[in-house]
Amino acid sequence: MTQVAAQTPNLRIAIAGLGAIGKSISTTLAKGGVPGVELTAVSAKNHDKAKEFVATLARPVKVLNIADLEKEADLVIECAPAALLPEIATPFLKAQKQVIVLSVGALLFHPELIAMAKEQGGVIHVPTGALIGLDAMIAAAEGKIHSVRMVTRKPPKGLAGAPHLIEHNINIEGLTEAKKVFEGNARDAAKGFPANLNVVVALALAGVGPENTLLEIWADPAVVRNTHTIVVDSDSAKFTMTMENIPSENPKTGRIVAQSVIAMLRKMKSSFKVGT
Ligand SMILES: NC(=O)C1=CN([C@@H]2O[C@H](COP(=O)(O)OP(=O)(O)OC[C@H]3O[C@@H](n4cnc5c(N)ncnc54)[C@H](O)[C@@H]3O)[C@@H](O)[C@H]2O)C=CC1
Ligand SMILES: O=C([O-])CC(=O)C(=O)O
Repeated sequence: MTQVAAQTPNLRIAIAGLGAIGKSISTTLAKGGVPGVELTAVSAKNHDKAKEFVATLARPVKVLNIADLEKEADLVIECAPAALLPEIATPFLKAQKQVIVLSVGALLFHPELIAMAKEQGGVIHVPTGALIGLDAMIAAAEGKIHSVRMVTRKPPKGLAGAPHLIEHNINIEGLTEAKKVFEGNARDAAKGFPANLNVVVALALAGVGPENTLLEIWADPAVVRNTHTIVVDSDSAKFTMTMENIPSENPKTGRIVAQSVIAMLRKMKSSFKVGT
């Protein structure tokens, strides 16, 4: 059921990063896809290419440097390479505004952003993104969680170039059967796979934290979708969830990620909210 828009002033949105996620969200917002939400500005690495893209949108928006986005918006959606998170989020948090973070792994290495939001009155939102069940995780976290385990299977091209593979000399080209390329906790996964495993960090932040959220990653030539299975045991419920994500134009990123952000914005503006 569609959530109902509340009568409040328009929420002005800036988007930082025009890749698979940023372009998809921009297209939906520019055509008025979320009532009460207005796209005002975008930032991109290549401004000429960004202007060409913006010309295809239903409504014109400004193409600006990251530092100039804050003047134009109440909320910035970070959908850029992880290293840019502090540069994108800081001006908005200092101005007591809001940030939606997609490069969730980077939050583990920049706890000062979470402290800044708390001290200065801004808000950081982590959408469910390419994952499933964050509502159940945060509800279970109100009680005692005994264990959280996740197994991720991606087609090899969805993992290619990850620092962990390069550092450990792990070759995933030409695989004929599934190969386990990582076993460890969410913090180490965020370091070793900064562009591939934001989801396990979101799961960790919703539940038992990055040290206690355990993960296996498999490069699997037999899968065409990014597949995440999560097994949780807690004093309120035991649950097992599997998500099979269809990749977007970026093979590392599921199509559902942009839709998750749109759903989050719709919920923010709604007078009828479903889900935790
Ligand atoms: N939370 C989640 O569930 C998920 C998060 N992600 C993360 O979201 C982020 C974006 O993902 P995608 O759109 O798939 O990546 P992408 O690689 O398709 O897009 C990133 C864009 O940022 C641009 N960029 C680079 N330097 C820039 C700069 N200085 N200023 C502005 N833009 C710049 C790049 O040119 C590129 O167009 C990544 O960090 C990715 O790991 C991806 C999938 C799921
Ligand atoms: O799309 C996915 O399956 C997950 C992903 O890339 C990420 O967590 O960064």
